[in-house]
Amino acid sequence: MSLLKASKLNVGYDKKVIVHDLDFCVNEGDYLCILGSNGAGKSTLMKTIAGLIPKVSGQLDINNFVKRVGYLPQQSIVQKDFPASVYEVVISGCISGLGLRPFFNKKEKETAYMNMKRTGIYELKNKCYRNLSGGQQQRVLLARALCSASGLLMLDEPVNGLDPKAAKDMYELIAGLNKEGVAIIMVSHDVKSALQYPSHILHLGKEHKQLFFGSIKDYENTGYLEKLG
Ligand SMILES: Nc1ncnc2c1ncn2[C@@H]1O[C@H](COP(=O)(O)OP(=O)(O)OP(=O)(O)O)[C@@H](O)[C@H]1O
Repeated sequence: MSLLKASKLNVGYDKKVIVHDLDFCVNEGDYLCILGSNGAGKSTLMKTIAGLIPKVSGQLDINNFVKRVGYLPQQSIVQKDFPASVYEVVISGCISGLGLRPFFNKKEKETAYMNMKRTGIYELKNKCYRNLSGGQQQRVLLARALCSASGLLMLDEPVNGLDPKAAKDMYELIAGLNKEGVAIIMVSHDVKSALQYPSHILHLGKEHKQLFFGSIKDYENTGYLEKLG
C-alpha cells in the first residue's frame, strides 16, 4: 500500500522554492532515509510532509491511513528544559484527538503506556523530563510521536547530540519499530550508522534538486555518498 507519493513537488517558504522537482514514494513498511548536505532542504521537506508548512506547488498525496503523521522534529534547547513528567510529555502526543474534551480518555492513556513500554521508558514515567539524559529524552519524544502516528513516523536528526552508545540504541529502537510495521522517514547527518537500516534513500543534491531516489542497494552503486559534505 502506498502511504505517500510526491510528484514534481516543490517545497519552500513563502512561495520561494527551496527544493525543486521531488519525485519519490513511501510504501507500507518502508524505511526512507533523506540525505543531503547542510541547507539542502531536508527539514523543509519534512515539515511539508508533516503538514507544518504548505507545499509551494506540485503533487503530494498522503494516504488517508496516515493522515496523522508522528513527527519528531530536531530537538531545541527549550524542549530539553521542559518542566513536565515523562508521562505528561508522552500523552501530549494524543492531544490532536481531544477536540473539545478536556481530559484524556482510557484509550489515550493506554496508548501512552503502550508507547512508553515500546520505547523502554515505562519505568521513568513519573520522572521529570528535564532531568533525563539526552538518550532518554529522545525516547520520550519518540514515544510521544508514536502516540500521534498512524502508520508513519518522521524523525529529523533523532540522534543529534547523543553519545555513540545512545545513538546506536536509538537506531536499533527505530529499526525495531520499522520491523513491527511502522513506516519511517528519517533525516540524519550520521550517514555511516544511519545507512545500516533504511530500505530506501532520497538524496537531495547541492543544486536543490533530487539527486537520487531508490532502494539502498541501488544507492550504494551510485557513488553519491561521496558527494555529501
Ligand atoms: N523559516 C524559514 N524561512 C525561510 N527560509 C528558511 C526557513 N527555514 C529554513 N530556511 C532556508 O531553507 C534552506 C533549507 O533549510 P533546511 O533547514 O530545510 O535544510 P537542511 O537540509 O535540513 O539543513 P541542515 O542539514 O543544516 O539541518 C536554507 O537555505 C534555510 O536558510
